[in-house]
Amino acid sequence: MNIIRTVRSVAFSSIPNRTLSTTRSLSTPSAQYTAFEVNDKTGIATLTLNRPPVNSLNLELLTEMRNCLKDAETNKCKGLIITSSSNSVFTAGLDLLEMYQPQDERVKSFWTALQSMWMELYGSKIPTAAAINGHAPAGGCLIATACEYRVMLPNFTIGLNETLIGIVAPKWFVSAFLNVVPRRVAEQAITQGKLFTTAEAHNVGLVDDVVNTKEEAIAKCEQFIGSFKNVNPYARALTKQQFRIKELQELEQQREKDLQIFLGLIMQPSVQKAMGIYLEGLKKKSKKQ
Ligand SMILES: CCCCC/C=C\C/C=C\CC/C=C/CC(=O)SCCNC(=O)CCNC(=O)[C@H](O)C(C)(C)COP(=O)(O)OP(=O)(O)OC[C@H]1O[C@@H](n2cnc3c(N)ncnc32)[C@H](O)[C@@H]1OP(=O)(O)O
Repeated sequence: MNIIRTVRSVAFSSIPNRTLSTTRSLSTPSAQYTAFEVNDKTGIATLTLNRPPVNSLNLELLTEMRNCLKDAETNKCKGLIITSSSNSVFTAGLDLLEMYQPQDERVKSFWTALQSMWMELYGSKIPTAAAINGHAPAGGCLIATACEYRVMLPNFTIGLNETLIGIVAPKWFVSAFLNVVPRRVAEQAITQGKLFTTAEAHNVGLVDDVVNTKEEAIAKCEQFIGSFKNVNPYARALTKQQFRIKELQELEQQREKDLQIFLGLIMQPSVQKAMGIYLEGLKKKSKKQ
């Protein structure tokens, strides 16, 4: 099989430069917030989120992610691993600044980009895995649960904490969470806005494995993807689709409605006020550190 090796935006210091035998850049514009690499030997793609300080998901990052996911599939990669260039944050979830006092056109594009990225990841034909090497609240948890396998480093947190910020986790955030966690645990956790520690997440099945280093996490993801080596990729993809088609179709058919609900909710003065207070708290905490 001819694996096309693509590298996008690897020019940042936190990711060591790997020596690669063959490289080919795609004609798409170079990425700002992601690195996308395909291992020549294994054919596995790694998408590294790199938007310091906390990889908050803004319009540009979401768009880049979607492009990488598409590339991985188009180039028939054996699988895809998502990880972070940060040592402490996988992703802090959606960029609150995209939703706080937003501009009309941009916030629409932002939510549409989130929907598209999620549908691409959740519905990906190739095996997907998350190497969660830091905190993964809200949108971070959404990305992790869209993957088929999750491995996490100790002493971080993961969960859907939206209610604690005064916002509501959309239905498709919840349905992916419900794929991996029993219904009762999910209902309690999401209504409380609970962030699970790594150990708790492992205990309830929100993450599959816990390891101590990022290298071990990547190795675990590779092992998971490797477990399909004797499986026909086409049969695998169609079987995966049977498990996921309902949520994908639901969102596809309701995209515009979902967008309007999102806009209607975030534009409520009480929600804007709560978000402002939450952001202020984050900034104060960050200054104290
Ligand atoms: C009845 C009313 C119904 C209302 C319904 C409304 C809407 C429903 C529709 C839509 C739902 C929308 C869904 C949203 C899902 C989300 O993802 S929301 C985002 C949730 N994320 C969080 O709560 C995480 C917040 N961040 C943290 O907890 C911490 O930052 C961290 C991830 C644990 C990392 O900690 P660390 O100490 O390393 O970093 P700092 O906290 O010091 O942060 C550094 C810097 O980054 C800024 N920042 C952090 N997170 C975000 C973020 N998500 N967006 C934007 N900016 C963020 C922080 O403010 C600091 O900034 P600085 O002071 O300028 O350096």
